[in-house]
Amino acid sequence: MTRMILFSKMHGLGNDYVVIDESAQECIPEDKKPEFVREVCTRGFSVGADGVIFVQPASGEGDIRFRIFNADGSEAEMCGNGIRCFSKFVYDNAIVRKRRLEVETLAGIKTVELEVEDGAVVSSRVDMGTATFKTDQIPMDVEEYEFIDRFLPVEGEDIKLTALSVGNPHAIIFVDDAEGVDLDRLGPAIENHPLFPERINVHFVEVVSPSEIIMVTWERGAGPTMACGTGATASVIAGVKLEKLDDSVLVHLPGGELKIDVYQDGTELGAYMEGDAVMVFDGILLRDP
Ligand SMILES: N[C@@H](CCC[C@H](N)C(=O)O)C(=O)O
Repeated sequence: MTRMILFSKMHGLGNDYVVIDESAQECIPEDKKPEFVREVCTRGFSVGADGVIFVQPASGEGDIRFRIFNADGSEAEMCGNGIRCFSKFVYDNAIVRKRRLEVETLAGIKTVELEVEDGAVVSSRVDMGTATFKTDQIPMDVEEYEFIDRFLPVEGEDIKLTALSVGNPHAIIFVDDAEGVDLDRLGPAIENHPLFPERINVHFVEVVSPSEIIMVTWERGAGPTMACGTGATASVIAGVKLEKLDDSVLVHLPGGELKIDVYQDGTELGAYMEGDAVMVFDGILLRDP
């Protein structure tokens, strides 16, 4: 008998996701998830998306569990735009009706504060936690303890970049003209550089002023996307570390804007991310058993 898989199509600034509720019952067996995700994300032939988000029951530490898979079927630790879509989905569908959600992710618990109007989430603020610049935690195969504003040989060029993890790995390259970068050439070359054993998300960042940046992204496992919330967080934290940015920054992405507020936690830098999430449509995928 044909199975029906209910899903919602959502996006955060054009970074689009298929969201599937597995809070009551598993829809896609664990070992079939990567193949399912690759198929569903293929634009033109299926729903098409940058990735798939699964809503799963909490293990006990948080209110609910967030799983995020990239379009290539790889599982990521965290996703900034995805967690806002997830939180709206969870609240609006009354899976957990709390305005302060403790979300379990592979990058630890993330606290999401929801702004609600007429019973539906209109925007959210996520405590993205603290970043690490330690190369063994990014991870990066180099002897240096940190890789901050250092040159990486890429396709015959030396690219100055800063590597950090905000739960997932990011390479930040400050440039004079972000929109003029040859993203299709440099993005995959840096993503798959042998020094990044788990690959990396790549962001080109132009500083407009200490409180405003323009950012373009090549995502690990998804390629060029309209926005990246963890990338915006990592870019602003890198900019604060390098004393290029203030601690409150508006990030302009191809799909819209995010607000990032950096805080100090002991010796580390953390950040809040604020932005909206949009429900596009609900659908049903039909599958043979
Ligand atoms: N678009 C996301 C990040 C999704 C995961 C990323 N591609 C990775 O593999 O780490 C965001 O908004 O943060």
